[in-house]
Amino acid sequence: MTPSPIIAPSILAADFARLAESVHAIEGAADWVHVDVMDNHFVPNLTIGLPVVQSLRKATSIPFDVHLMITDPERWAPGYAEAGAYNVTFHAEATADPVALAKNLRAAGSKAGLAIDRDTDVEPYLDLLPHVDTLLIMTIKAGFGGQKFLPEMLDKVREVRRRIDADSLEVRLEVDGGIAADTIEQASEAGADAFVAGTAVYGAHDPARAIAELRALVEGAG
Ligand SMILES: O=C(CO)[C@@H](O)[C@H](O)COP(=O)(O)O
Repeated sequence: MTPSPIIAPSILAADFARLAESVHAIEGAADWVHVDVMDNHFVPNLTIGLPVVQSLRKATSIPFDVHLMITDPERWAPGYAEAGAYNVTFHAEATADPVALAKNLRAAGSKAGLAIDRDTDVEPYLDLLPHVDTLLIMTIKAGFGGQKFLPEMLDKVREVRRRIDADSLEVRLEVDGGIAADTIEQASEAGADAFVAGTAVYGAHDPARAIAELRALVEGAG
């Protein structure tokens, strides 16, 4: 059975000068806040790092879903777990040993997530599902918010959902990129159960209301 949907607004679309206020604006409405960490190496964009996440962690109790778009996640990822992140996701393309890194993250206190970028097939990673807590399928090319949702990525979502269900795994299947009122139902129908939405939430006049509307759409699709 698919668990209750998770809605995780991405702070990439928030006002970086008011990060704490932006997170407070979604408390009580969102399940997680999605924290995009970019290093200008793995992706051609630079956002925030561990010191900001440590400070922000103190400003709210909402669970942090940290998405590391960085090279050398072995070096940096455990620090985010130690800082109190609920889930720390690293990219399949950035690590040679995802199972070892997932194990280290769990030992450091967080759940472990594996992300698959637009141009990466998911099939070679299906056997790793028992070793992770979340599997994130990028529905855009990682690096920037505000991109157009790529429906062809939903084949990967279906493939992962089939394996999760066939093996009765407790893995959250997350989608990220272009998730909005006109795309979230497709992603849900394909089998996603966690939804990252940046522009659709922080670009809205009322972020909490935008989250409620996304949630209603997913629940209607379920
Ligand atoms: O990881 C990323 C971008 O690489 C995402 O988290 C986006 O930031 C989501 O933003 P929208 O597509 O919803 O605007």
